[in-house]
Amino acid sequence: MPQAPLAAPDRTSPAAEPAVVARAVGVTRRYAGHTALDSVDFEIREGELLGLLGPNGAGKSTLVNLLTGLRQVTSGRCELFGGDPRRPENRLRIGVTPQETGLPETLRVTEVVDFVAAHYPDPVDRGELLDRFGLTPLARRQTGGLSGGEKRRLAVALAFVGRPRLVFLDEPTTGLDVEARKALWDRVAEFHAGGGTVLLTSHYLEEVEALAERVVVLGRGRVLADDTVAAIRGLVDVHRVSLVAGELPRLPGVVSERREDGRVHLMTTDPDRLVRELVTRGVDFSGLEVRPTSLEEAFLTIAGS
Ligand SMILES: Nc1ncnc2c1ncn2[C@@H]1O[C@H](COP(=O)(O)OP(=O)(O)OP(=O)(O)O)[C@@H](O)[C@H]1O
Repeated sequence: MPQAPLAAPDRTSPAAEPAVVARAVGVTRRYAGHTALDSVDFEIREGELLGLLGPNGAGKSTLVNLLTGLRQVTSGRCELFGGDPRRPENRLRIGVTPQETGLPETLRVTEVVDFVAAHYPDPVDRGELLDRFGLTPLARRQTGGLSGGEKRRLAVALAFVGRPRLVFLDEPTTGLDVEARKALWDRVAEFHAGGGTVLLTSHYLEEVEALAERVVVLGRGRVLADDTVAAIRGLVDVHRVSLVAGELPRLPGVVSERREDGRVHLMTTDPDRLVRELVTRGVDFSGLEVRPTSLEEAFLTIAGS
């Protein structure tokens, strides 16, 4: 039997442009002289599933913490449902799974769900929530005895207890095995299909690709790209062509070139074309290696270019 949606979004004017539910305007956040976010403009529109992608230290959690009212901007402005993210009436409409969750160790899973549910006017039925997130067999267990993956699943489920309009999931699938990750993606997709809005942060393009429509890439505290998943895939689909060679001619499609330990490393979005060019132009090379870069390397390439 189909279950009722977890989300209860207000769509007051469906014909109009989707409303902006959360926004950062020229936001800078510094920590003791270190700039974690630098003049960031960012918005989440009603009903979208937005991926926030970036390497370690890019500023993703900082942005989530500012938009959910847990931290304050150094300069600029953050809004949640058009108001101050720190106001309880705005925070009641969101659900959050922070990157690190401290669950009270001696409470049972059911007690943690009840505790969180008590803060909301119309929480989801406990049994239904546990069922959806595959937590029913763990219901009587104390959270201190759960595995890392089980704790993570509970932490994500808690974001949905209050029937939020907007959920912030900060690296929700860290520590989950493939099956649990897929199951969680299905729950997030269901919430979105029911009209819910989602901001999902991740290191994994695969995860963002499976779920998101729009992707914002953060790097070193700045917005590097804001586009569709397909466009971002094109941007970060970078290969490393590495070889031993002398001076190289100008080659098409090379995003960056670096020499290290007698080898040249060329970053390119089209490695086949690059290798053909090397051969056609009669470049004398040896030790050719072509490999896909990690997302991390691709981000750093974009950030540096
Ligand atoms: N409370 C803090 N005190 C000092 N520096 C901080 C604090 N929180 C974050 N930072 C710094 O701000 C920068 C951005 O951190 P943030 O956690 O927002 O990045 P992130 O993109 O979420 O990274 P990750 O993917 O590793 O979680 C980092 O350089 C981090 O060290």
